[in-house]
Amino acid sequence: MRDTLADMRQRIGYGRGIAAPQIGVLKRLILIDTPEANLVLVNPRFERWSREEDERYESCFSFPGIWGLVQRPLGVTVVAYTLAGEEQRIEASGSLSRIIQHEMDHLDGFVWLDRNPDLHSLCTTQEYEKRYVSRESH
Ligand SMILES: CSCC[C@H](NC=O)C(=O)O
Repeated sequence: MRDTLADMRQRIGYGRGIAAPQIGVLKRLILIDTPEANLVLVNPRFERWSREEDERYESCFSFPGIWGLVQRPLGVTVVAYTLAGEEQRIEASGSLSRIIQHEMDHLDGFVWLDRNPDLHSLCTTQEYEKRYVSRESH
């Protein structure tokens, strides 16, 4: 998963999280690697979703090149195990929360397109960069 994330960064320029099913491993395992967080989540489950939601652009390197606005809870609390088998509780908001939710979807066979994105917002990477380069997105 680390290798694939690193490869994606080289090939498409981003990659902050990956779920095991994305590389054909059917385990409930997530790796998140951002400047703010470096997490391995084993058997994660949601403990809380905030009522407040926001809408942000997402894409996925399982089918790169498409972007769209997806509405999700702003904050989540997740309980998971570390690789060493210790329980960890992560309270996340903002972009970390969104990455966690995006990756948790992969564990259940969902991708962001299943989350009812705003159809008018769907665009290619080129269009996205042209239109929204100034917006914080990923
Ligand atoms: C908004 S979450 C985006 C997650 C994506 N990872 C997998 O496809 C990535 O950009 O790393």
